[in-house]
Amino acid sequence: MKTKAAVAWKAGQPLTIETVDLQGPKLGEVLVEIKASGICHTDYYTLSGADPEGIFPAILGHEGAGIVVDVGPGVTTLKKGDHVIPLYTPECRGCKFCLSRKTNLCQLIRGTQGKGLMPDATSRFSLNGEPILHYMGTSTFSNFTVVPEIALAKIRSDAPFDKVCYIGCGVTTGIGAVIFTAKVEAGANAVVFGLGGIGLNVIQGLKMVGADKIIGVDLNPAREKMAREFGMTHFLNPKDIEAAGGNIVDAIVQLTDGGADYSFECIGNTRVMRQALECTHKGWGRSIIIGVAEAGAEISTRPFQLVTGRKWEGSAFGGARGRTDVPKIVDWYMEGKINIDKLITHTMPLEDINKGFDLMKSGESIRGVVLF
Ligand SMILES: NC(=O)c1ccc[n+]([C@@H]2O[C@H](COP(=O)([O-])OP(=O)(O)OC[C@H]3O[C@@H](n4cnc5c(N)ncnc54)[C@H](O)[C@@H]3O)[C@@H](O)[C@H]2O)c1
Ligand SMILES: N[C@@H](CCC(=O)N[C@@H](CSCO)C(=O)NCC(=O)O)C(=O)O
Ligand SMILES: [Zn+2]
Ligand SMILES: [Zn+2]
Repeated sequence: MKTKAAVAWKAGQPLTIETVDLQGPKLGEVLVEIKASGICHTDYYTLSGADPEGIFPAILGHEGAGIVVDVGPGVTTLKKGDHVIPLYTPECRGCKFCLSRKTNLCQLIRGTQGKGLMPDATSRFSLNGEPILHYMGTSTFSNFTVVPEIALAKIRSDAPFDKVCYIGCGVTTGIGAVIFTAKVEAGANAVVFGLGGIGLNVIQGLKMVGADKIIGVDLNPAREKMAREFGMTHFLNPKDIEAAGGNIVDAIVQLTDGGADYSFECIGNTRVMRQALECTHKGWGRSIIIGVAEAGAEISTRPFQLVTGRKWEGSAFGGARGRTDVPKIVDWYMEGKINIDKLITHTMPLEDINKGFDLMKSGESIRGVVLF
């Protein structure tokens, strides 16, 4: 079949809208009509050329929602008409990682996924006979896409695609980092570095679990208003603190009587990652890295920071097991327990997707969503 898709031909170049060829689903695969897809900072990171796994030409996008239109042989858990969210972190429930119960990082198809290929090591997308690569196993910047069955969460059919697509990455990553990875307890003090599409969801997760001080840090003063609406209790702008001769770590340590219980880095900046670790409390502080840093970047701190009880950790897709947890998060949205609508500041047709990237880069949008 043919499908309309935004193709990333080369790093650093705008996407172009093409009518590409899409082969039907093979063994264990599902054809999905994508109805909406958010634009995440990670799509930009890969497009920029900073991703060591970034390969081109590819169809980016990993924050979608849509409807099953066909299933390949061997598919047993999904049928035509089911509403689904594609998962860049699948859940096979049979690999060593899934069975460990210690991680959400299912590895059954990670090798081929990282090479832009389906599990049989081929691509379903092509143009003029030349293959175009998949991205994160999802390629949601295509109106139709083929996804492995284990990488699809079945969701309720009354959930609006244009909102719940965001659960495919940002919402789950932010809220999940609080409840699944850090398991923050009521009354804890926490700091969130970066109040964008991920950080604001960390804030809403912290509010949900009853955190005490919820400190937000961002260079963009325009982020304060929205963050307060989502539960932030204190806002710190490093520019203002430095202009007054101070530093952000000391400011947080003072505000929290010795350091935060938890911190979350939602930027992808290794200098900030160090600050996020060092502003946590001696003896028990835990710092969770969510931001994705460019190829070759390294983190550093004095080992003494760890010897004295701070823990440096990371979180991918919020530690969520997609097929199990994503349908529950959709329920939370439908029951009014979490707010997604306010964070989706812009929507656009696929033809305007490059404008969506520009809005994110300039800090104007929190989440832009492409509507098909
Ligand atoms: N680990 C995961 O599973 C996962 C999932 C999704 C996104 N991410 C990563 O999370 C990061 C954030 O994604 P996003 O979509 O929220 O991005 P975003 O662009 O919406 O938000 C980033 C925010 O950080 C702020 N910022 C930038 N530099 C700063 C600095 N030095 N100090 C303070 N604030 C600063 C910006 O003003 C912006 O508000 C990215 O690196 C993305 O790739 C990781
Ligand atoms: N290819 C990148 C990895 C980027 C990365 O860490 N991705 C996150 C999801 S970001 C979603 O917006 C993730 O899930 N990581 C776990 C994994 O990729 O297996 C690089 O190599 O830097
Ligand atoms: Zn993402
Ligand atoms: Zn698995």
